[in-house]
Amino acid sequence: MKIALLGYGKMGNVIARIAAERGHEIVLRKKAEDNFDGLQDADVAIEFSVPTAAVTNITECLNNNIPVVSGTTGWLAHYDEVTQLCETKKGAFIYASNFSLGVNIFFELNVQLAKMMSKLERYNVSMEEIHHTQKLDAPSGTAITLANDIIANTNYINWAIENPKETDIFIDAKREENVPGTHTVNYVSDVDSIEIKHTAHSREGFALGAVVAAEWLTGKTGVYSMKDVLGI
Ligand SMILES: NC(=O)C1=CN([C@@H]2O[C@H](COP(=O)(O)OP(=O)(O)OC[C@H]3O[C@@H](n4cnc5c(N)ncnc54)[C@H](O)[C@@H]3O)[C@@H](O)[C@H]2O)C=CC1
Ligand SMILES: O=C(O)C1=N[C@H](C(=O)O)C[C@H](O)C1
Repeated sequence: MKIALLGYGKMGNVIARIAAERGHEIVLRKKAEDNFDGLQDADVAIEFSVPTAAVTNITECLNNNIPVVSGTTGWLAHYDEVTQLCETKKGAFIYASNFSLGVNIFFELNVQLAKMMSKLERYNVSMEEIHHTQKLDAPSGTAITLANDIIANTNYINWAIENPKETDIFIDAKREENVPGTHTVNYVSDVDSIEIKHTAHSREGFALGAVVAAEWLTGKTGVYSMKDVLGI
């Protein structure tokens, strides 16, 4: 496949290497200052840029009939308009807050745990996410997915990164040097705690998942998720 990379930073570099190892050709490596020359030659685009650029990048792909996989976080206020454009243009689009297989299993575990814990009033849930200090958004997209899945299955109403109300899930967003991404969901009662945790050891898992998603998306139309890609 010919792949356009929209965003060529920490993730773009790892994706380029894994895509090459899987026999793909990179036809565009777009950074902030670059234009979209080369996008027309691509079979699929993989978009890992910055929150303020994601919607423009995805829109450019959909308007040019290029299937697009986006992993950029922090732009989801515009998700509905992007998926609407995808439907209108009969395009192909996948967004995931986290493309790694391990985290997608962790998402399923989180839903099952939330369903069980919803019946037990003596437990309070909170979350912690730790990422490298260059990260622009907080909380992480992954933490938001985890929180929304808990909210959908319990009496919690919202999430908050400071001054949580009783009906909010508190997310402690920490920034430490060189941490690829660690997420913990913690249920605490007076007598015990139950904790589930995912630790990324590198960016390889995110990047491989994005390339697999791009391979899967090519030739399809519609809006999909990693659940579709992984069949879980
Ligand atoms: N969904 C997932 O599995 C994962 C998502 N991410 C997300 O991916 C995004 C990128 O992460 P990193 O690569 O670590 O960031 P980074 O800061 O290392 O790279 C971002 C790149 O985007 C480029 N960029 C800025 N404006 C652009 C524009 N208008 N068009 C194209 N490129 C532009 C920058 O020049 C830079 O090369 C973040 O939002 C992060 O949260 C990161 C890891 C995994
Ligand atoms: O910015 C990152 O690095 C990461 N971002 C994603 C997120 O916001 O959840 C996924 C991963 O945790 C790494």
